[in-house]
Amino acid sequence: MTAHVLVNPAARGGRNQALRPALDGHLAAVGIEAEVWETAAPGDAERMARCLGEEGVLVIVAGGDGTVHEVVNGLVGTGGTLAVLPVGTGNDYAHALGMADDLAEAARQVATAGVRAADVGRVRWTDADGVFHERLFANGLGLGFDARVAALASETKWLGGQAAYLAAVFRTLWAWRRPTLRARVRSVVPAGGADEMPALDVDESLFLCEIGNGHSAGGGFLLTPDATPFDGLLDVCYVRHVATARALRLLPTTFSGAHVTAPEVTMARVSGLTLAVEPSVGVHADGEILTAGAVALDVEVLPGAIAVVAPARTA
Ligand SMILES: Nc1ncnc2c1ncn2[C@@H]1O[C@H](COP(=O)(O)OP(=O)(O)OP(=O)(O)O)[C@@H](O)[C@H]1O
Repeated sequence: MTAHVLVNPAARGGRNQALRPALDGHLAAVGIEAEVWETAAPGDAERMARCLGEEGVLVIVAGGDGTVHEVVNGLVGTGGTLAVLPVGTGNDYAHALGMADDLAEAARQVATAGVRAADVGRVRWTDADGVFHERLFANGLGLGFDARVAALASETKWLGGQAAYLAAVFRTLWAWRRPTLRARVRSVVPAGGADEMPALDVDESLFLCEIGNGHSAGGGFLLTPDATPFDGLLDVCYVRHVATARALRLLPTTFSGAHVTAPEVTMARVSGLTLAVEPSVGVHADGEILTAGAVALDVEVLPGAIAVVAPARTA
């Protein structure tokens, strides 16, 4: 099997600079003949993925969710296939695909697992200057508290894994001084059916809103515990404004997904939704901060928009 590997040496707080010998060894051991490319700056992975995708090749991401985000934006619409080796900090999308944390095992999965059509999220918005934007997301989109955590996590990635995000959660809680963020969130195309969760129509102050294609964010917080990139839908977790003390009590319940029954939390499963928020509300896509100043966002799922290598045990 031949593949192109995009390595982000800056992922995991720069620790991926020393990744190459182990990576080369694990790929060779499972019979993957790899051409390895290293990114030199943010944005490179997207450009490289677009070029490689036009050749219809397998593109293996060796990085975290931010690198996956770039690659998905480059790859969708080309004939390329995506695989992910979880060598970032959070690795939530790799986990959503069912990839193992162990690099040798993940390389084996890439060599042996089948290719499936995975959903991709798309967000469109017009900023305060009237400029239109569009980004795709692989794992999730988050607003409010969530976006602040994603922004601060870049300063604590040296801690590694979920600890990096946990530190950012506490830093964000400590400084959280916005009592209310106005938000109206409506599902535009309810999934419908008696067994589905209800359509979403919330017009209340916002603490956070996570729109999950994958089941976790921030290295394992199960904000949308039942989400999967293979169901043609997006899961939504909307948390109304809560005081800091209550947020602290809710936090541990997100490790197991038990928060979904809390009175401040509304869950929904949708194929699209619109969000109207104050311009000051931060937004992240796969942990990457989007342009500030969005007042209206249209979010939609693109079912089966990307071919991914994924072990069969995912739903
Ligand atoms: N060569 C580079 N130098 C500096 N930054 C880079 C380079 N290549 C990519 N980047 C940027 O590095 C950032 C972090 O990458 P990534 O998200 O993959 O790793 P991570 O933050 O450790 O993992 P996770 O998002 O899973 O927590 C991304 O914003 C990406 O655009």
